[in-house]
Amino acid sequence: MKKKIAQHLLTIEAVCLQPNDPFTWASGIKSPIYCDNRLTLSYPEVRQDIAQGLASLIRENFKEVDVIAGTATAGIPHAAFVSDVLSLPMCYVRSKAKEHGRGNQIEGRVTKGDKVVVVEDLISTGGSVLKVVKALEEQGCEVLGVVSIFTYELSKAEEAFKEANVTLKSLSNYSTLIEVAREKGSITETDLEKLKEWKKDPSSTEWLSLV
Ligand SMILES: O=P(O)(O)OC[C@H]1O[C@H](OP(=O)(O)OP(=O)(O)O)[C@H](O)[C@@H]1O
Ligand SMILES: O=C(O)c1cc(=O)[nH]c(=O)[nH]1
Repeated sequence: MKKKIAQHLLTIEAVCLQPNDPFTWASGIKSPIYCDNRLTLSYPEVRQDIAQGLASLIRENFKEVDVIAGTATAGIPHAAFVSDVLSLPMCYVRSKAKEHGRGNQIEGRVTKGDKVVVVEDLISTGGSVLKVVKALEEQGCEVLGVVSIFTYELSKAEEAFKEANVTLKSLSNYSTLIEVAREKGSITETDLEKLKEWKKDPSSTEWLSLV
């Protein structure tokens, strides 16, 4: 499954490499790579494989789940597809409370004691999804874990999940993506070196000086 999802992401060109014009991530990290999982919505076969894969991860790891929660915004559609596969209630969680209307951060119904699994599209530092976990816990929910389409496997995220005592299960990851890109010949040796160097310390800009 890890390879299949990586293949999909490469085939639909969700993965962009720009070593000479780095992307700025939500966390502020400068990166040579960006994975735009939002594009998966435009490909029914891809989004169905993702929904089935995430549903399997939930069935295998979080059997007692009552509610699926999507993270705003990119996690929401995948949470909807998964909750449909599993015939479960769904809610979504904003990054902060709305400033008008009912002032909600969590939209949809959750009840104290509900066992929730959070669906996120992608994990970089994990900061966004761990805020969502906290918001759900503050409402009295028990968060069983997080599932995502992709993770960069950054040590910062691994430490943050450990610190928060939250389990993460992902359909694919950075090491698999790089391996598949290499096999497909869709990555040059120079870019590969930059991607490896960047991964050693993503908060540094050392990799930018590689030619
Ligand atoms: O693990 P992190 O360091 O928090 O980064 C990952 C988050 O960044 C992206 O969202 P973005 O903030 O771009 O917003 P969007 O979901 O509304 O597109 C992505 O969808 C994750 O939610
Ligand atoms: O960290 C991010 O903001 C981020 C990285 C990435 O590859 N894709 C994405 O949608 N967000």
